[in-house]
Amino acid sequence: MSAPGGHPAAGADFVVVANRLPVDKRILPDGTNIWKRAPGGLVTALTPTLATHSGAWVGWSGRPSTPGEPEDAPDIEGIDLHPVSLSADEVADYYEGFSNATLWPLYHDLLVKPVFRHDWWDAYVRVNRRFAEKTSEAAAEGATVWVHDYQLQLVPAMLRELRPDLRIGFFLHIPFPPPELFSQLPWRTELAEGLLGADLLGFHLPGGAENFLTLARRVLDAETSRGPIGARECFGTVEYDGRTVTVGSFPISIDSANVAAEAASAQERASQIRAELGDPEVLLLGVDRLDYTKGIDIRLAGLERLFADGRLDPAKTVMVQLASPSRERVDSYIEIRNRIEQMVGHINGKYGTVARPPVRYLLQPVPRDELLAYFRAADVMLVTPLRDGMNLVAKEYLASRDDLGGALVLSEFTGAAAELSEAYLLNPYDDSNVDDVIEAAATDPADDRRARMRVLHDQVMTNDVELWAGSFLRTLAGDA
Ligand SMILES: O=P(O)(O)OC[C@H]1O[C@H](O[C@H]2O[C@H](CO)[C@@H](O)[C@H](O)[C@H]2O)[C@H](O)[C@@H](O)[C@@H]1O
Ligand SMILES: Nc1ccn([C@@H]2O[C@H](COP(=O)(O)OP(=O)(O)O)[C@@H](O)[C@H]2O)c(=O)n1
Repeated sequence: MSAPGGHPAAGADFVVVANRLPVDKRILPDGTNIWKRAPGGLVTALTPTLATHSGAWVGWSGRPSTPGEPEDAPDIEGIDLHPVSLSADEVADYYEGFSNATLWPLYHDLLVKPVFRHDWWDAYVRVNRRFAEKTSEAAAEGATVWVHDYQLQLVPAMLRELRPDLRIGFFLHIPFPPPELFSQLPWRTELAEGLLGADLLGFHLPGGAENFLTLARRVLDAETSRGPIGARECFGTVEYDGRTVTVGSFPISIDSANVAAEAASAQERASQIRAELGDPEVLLLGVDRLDYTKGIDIRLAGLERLFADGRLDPAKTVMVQLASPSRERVDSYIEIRNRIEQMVGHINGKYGTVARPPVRYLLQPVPRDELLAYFRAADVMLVTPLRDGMNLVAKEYLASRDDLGGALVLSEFTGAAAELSEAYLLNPYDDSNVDDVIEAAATDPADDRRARMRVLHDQVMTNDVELWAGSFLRTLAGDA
């Protein structure tokens, strides 16, 4: 049903648009579908807002659709879900191709060479248009729409064209690169214009926001503010197409109180994990999607050098690496998986015994409560990305440690490092620094480690995901 302006009379007044729905679609052996709420910060952060408004979420189920089969549209906890279908070819060209083999490496410091293909770009445009159309159908007159991430950078302008009545925010979850890198894109103008369809553009760090302002000046010849940007304050502006777009920094976080409570109740399992691992003197932990940005190879190489130099004893040290499979058909992901598995085999072959390999590696999803038990068990959490937009694992680890035990090793090249200066910060590009910092985190006096953890734990408990979502939405509403 349409209102007089042609917009849905009964649409939602708050719509989240993200590549993925906040649920996973599972197909049971008998062929029936079930939807399970996906754990994750975004849905947790936005659930209260979605529930108090008439909230909707537009996204992809995570599986290619079968031709001719309509997408079912489940409703979880009062959120109206609007699935966007992607064919198998669109998954290959829009998701694995343009999103994850072009944009992802380009925005992550060219850690691998981005692939520029016109057929991928065409699929990206087509799928972005589908998301914009679905959102236009879901949103009530004057609704607030929050679009997320690099997969959907054309949606703000496409949506504005369809629905100029909407208030549109966009948040980028990965780094926004310097204009020198962004300008390699054959479609740089279209992407910059796509983003400027929003009323508010949010980045994790002030540096990302400032990169965007420089780009808007250079590529679009737009007039922009020049002053510094601060986290949740001192916003910038771009004048474009007769409108003013606000640009700001909003560092994302986690549902800290919930993580802390769940982790505290996993203490018994944490002790059991240590016993199962042979009660090591030092338990090192890595938890990541298996991605070349995460620096899993960096920490393994550091561990091997520390064993080789006699600075850590392989008989008394265990490293657990929990990796979740990710983007498994993209070449660069196949390569990093092979490299990591070869390194794990090499370290265990050289420094282990049959009964006691020093590295325990899983490539499979781990249930949430088990993950929190590992956080609670670990002496040292290794977060060593070569580049990362934020890194929520670091924050989850800190929230889990209300016992003030453990230590966080954190790459300077994560967004999280900007806020967490008491962590054991390392430069993943400097081998000797990697070794020194991991060793210090493992062997510093307990009082020093505890003092750092007290500051870090408090930081994460105070700056939680509610602060992130609230500050973004207040700024979007013009109430900041
Ligand atoms: O959806 P996938 O392709 O399986 O990838 C998972 C998500 O990865 C990226 O996460 C980013 O967002 C985090 C939260 O802001 C941030 O901490 C992290 O640094 C980023 O890498 C991606 O941006 C998401 O869109 C993906 O869903
Ligand atoms: N094996 C793993 C690895 C990560 N995760 C979760 O996936 C999320 C990763 O977020 P992140 O911000 O650190 O990094 P991205 O994977 O979003 O780039 C965290 O919430 C982790 O707890 C998991 O559940 N199991």
